[in-house]
Amino acid sequence: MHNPDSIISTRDLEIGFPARGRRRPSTTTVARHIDVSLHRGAVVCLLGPNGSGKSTLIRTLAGLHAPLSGAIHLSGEEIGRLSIREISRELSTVLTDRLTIGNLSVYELVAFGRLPYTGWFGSLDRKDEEKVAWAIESTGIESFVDRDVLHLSDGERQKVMIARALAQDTSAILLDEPTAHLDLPNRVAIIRLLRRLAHDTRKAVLLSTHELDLALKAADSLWLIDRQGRVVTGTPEDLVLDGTFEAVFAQDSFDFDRATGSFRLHEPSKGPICLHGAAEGVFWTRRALERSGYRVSESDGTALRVKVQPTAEGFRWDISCEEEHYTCDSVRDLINKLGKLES
Ligand SMILES: Nc1ncnc2c1ncn2[C@@H]1O[C@H](COP(=O)(O)OP(=O)(O)OP(=O)(O)O)[C@@H](O)[C@H]1O
Repeated sequence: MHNPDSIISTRDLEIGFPARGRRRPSTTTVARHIDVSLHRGAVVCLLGPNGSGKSTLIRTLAGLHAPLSGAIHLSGEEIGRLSIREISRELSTVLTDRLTIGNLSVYELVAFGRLPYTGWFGSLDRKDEEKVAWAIESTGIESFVDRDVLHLSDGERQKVMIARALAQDTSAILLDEPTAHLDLPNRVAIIRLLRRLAHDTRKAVLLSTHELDLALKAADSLWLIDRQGRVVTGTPEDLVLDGTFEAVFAQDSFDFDRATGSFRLHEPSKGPICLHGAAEGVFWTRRALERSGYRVSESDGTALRVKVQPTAEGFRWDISCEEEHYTCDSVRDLINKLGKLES
């Protein structure tokens, strides 16, 4: 039975590249046994290490790349039975391919999003123009709509391609690394926009990204592809708490800290230090201590303790080391003092 909330679903899907003569003498399987479902109103982030198959999966789900085996259904219909026009009314894509056509304005490119409704020779009616105007405004690209698409920065081009997909007004939007070239404010704006679209207009959004932190915060659900080509799905918090998230990205000397939801950059070689006190001050002090090589804990059984205390001017750091006590008035001062105590 087809679930009306499911826009794209797969059954025992195998993705990859078939054998092709002498250049590729045997079939390359990228991932197999994929059973996933993309639902209306949800933002799903597709994550996995480099080369794990994110782009291949997105292209396969979009009908741009043939599956090796298994089935893909788009709104209940087997995708292979649908025409390109039928697919493009249900599903829009933002891929990483570079633009090669010139002599085309940003406005014209965004208006291409209306092709599934107008055809190549049709003109935009009022509804089409409204959709294009809305897509341009939502992505904040009004200031360069007349520019040639070949004269855009990477970040501008990325927003234009997202605008084109929005103008297409489909039930599902699949985006391959849509935030790769965007600065932080633009990244946040695009993610907020995609979340708003999913939740207000019940669209389904699937985006691949390498920004694990952003995905953990923004996704209703994650699809994780590991190095062995297995796909695991779930809510971000469940996948973190049961260790799956960490296992997919684990590499030597690179581990995930469940307490902070981020990857540790630094190998601790000093400490431990018990850090406690005002939450905001503790958060930033912990970063500085870890960067300086300390193992930081919240448990009491350590000889060295640092308490972060709020003051009228900001914060103060009280160090207790066995019977001795010191006070520091900045993080830099604290790190210097700890260095002297260590030596
Ligand atoms: N045309 C091709 N023929 C054979 N193998 C390919 C082809 N294109 C990609 N691959 C391989 O398929 C695997 C998956 O590639 P894909 O680009 O889907 O990974 P990805 O997760 O998107 O990677 P990244 O995070 O680096 O962008 C890689 O090992 C890649 O080398």
